[in-house]
Amino acid sequence: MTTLTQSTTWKALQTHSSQLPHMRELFAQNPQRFEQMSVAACGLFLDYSKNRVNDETLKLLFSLAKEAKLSDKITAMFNGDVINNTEQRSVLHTALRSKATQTIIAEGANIVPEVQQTLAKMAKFVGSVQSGEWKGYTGKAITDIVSIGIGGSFLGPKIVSQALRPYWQEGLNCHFVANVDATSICEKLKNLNAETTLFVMSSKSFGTQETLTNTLSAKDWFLAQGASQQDVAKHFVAVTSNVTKATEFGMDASNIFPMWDWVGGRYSLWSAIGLPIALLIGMDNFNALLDGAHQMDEHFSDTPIEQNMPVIMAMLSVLYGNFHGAQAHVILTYDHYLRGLPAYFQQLDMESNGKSVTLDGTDVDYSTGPVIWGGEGTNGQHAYHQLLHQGTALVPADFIMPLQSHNPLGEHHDQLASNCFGQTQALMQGRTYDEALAELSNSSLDAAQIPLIAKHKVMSGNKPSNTLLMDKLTPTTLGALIALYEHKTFVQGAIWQINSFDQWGVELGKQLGNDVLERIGAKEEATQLDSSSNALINLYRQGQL
Ligand SMILES: O=P(O)(O)OC[C@H]1O[C@](O)(CO)[C@@H](O)[C@@H]1O
Repeated sequence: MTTLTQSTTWKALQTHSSQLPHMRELFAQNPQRFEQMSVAACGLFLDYSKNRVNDETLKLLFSLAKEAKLSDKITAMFNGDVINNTEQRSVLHTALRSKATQTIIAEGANIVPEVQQTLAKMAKFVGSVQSGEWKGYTGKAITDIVSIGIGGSFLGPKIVSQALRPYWQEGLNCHFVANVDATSICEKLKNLNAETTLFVMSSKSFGTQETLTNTLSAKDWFLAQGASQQDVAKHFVAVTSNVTKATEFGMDASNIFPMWDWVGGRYSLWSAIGLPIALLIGMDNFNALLDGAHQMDEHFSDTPIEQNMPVIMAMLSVLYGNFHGAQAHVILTYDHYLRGLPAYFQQLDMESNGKSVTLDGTDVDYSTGPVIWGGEGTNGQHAYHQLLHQGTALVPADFIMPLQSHNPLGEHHDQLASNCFGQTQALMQGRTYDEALAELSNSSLDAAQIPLIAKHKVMSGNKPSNTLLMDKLTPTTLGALIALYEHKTFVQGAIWQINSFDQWGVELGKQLGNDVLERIGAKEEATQLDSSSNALINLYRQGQL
């Protein structure tokens, strides 16, 4: 048993959460519920009133946070303490969006100057590509960027670029290649012109198989289009913390943008890994993105936990995962530009908090990170929302919506908003048997059928949701939104006493993948592994069934 599950507060939460009335009743009891359970920060507004909480629940959740010494842990992260204990690293993505005047020490040195130098290098490069001053090997300006990277070196740039489409420079386009499946790169290259294409290779380690293979194929394609080896420097740049390996690979030293060990891959879009974003939206907008995240950093580090947006969201997730048996959490973005955000938050949360031992190696005896999934509204309403309303699994939901659309058109946004709010209402209140009967009593249904159909129309309700609003989706509000979820993830990890910043499970996949690759290329049949793995490798070697 861990001390966490033995604590008085934990046990009190177990008892208390099973006794709380239905949310319908909670709303009826307290007309001030919305005012009391909503908070604004950094251009974001969170309504968390549609959750299974009352004052007592919140008090207990905040006590749990205090007992976990959350404030000290937040300070330790911002101060650059080595909180990633299995990799002996500081966790300082917050330094990437700090102010130039700040001093942040990692491994004995102030890292802010090198962050600023890299931003300046990015600004110079972005300016020259956007202005057309940077020329390809035949003297033409760049029109297309191909970003090659995977995991954190892919999803952040892709999702943020997609979200900030209204801010793209005219005449520039970006294509993302992550998967080692040749189809991905072949399909992307089909319509591109080597003379006007710039490849940005992003790999923190400069050792990731998929990214190296895709970069080599991109280079082969580039040379096959008529370019020569000396033209490569005009068309290939790299972002990495392993400058030596990048130079050995053949990258021109002046085309390498550095990043650092103290930035985790899934927290790295704020570093030069964000170069494809900056190339599309320009450096002013990229700086606005950083500024939005910085505002959220300040809110997170300076606000009492009771009004602290990331802490509130994290503690609500702890409530459902540890005291209501929820194993999943859904992110529903009511904005087409934010359609990729669930996948981004999925990587952020699941790679961070998919852990089973505490920092000191003790097996946990409680649930840690849930399955994160989601999609864009209203599309999901015509698909998986059915399970949210009437399924047996409890899936807390986050609804995210800007109040203003970038594309105001007729009644579209009113309809979008009414669907968003209507869903949160339906999840919360549900529909009783009597209400279903009453609705059906005026229908043309056979009277004998009505009780059966009414039974099928019952929705228990009491399904929790948060609603997150912003005026408009801008670089600043997006920066704040992403930082909000980063900090939410951190807080959950702090409560569960796990390391949210390593990913040994993913590393095992890489290791075994390399081992299998050797066996595929070997002269002899595979015989050393389990019978399934041997047979699959041998079948693959045959090339047909
Ligand atoms: O940037 P790199 O070193 O190529 O790694 C890519 C990704 O691989 C991972 O280690 C696991 O997929 C991520 O954490 C990282 O973002």
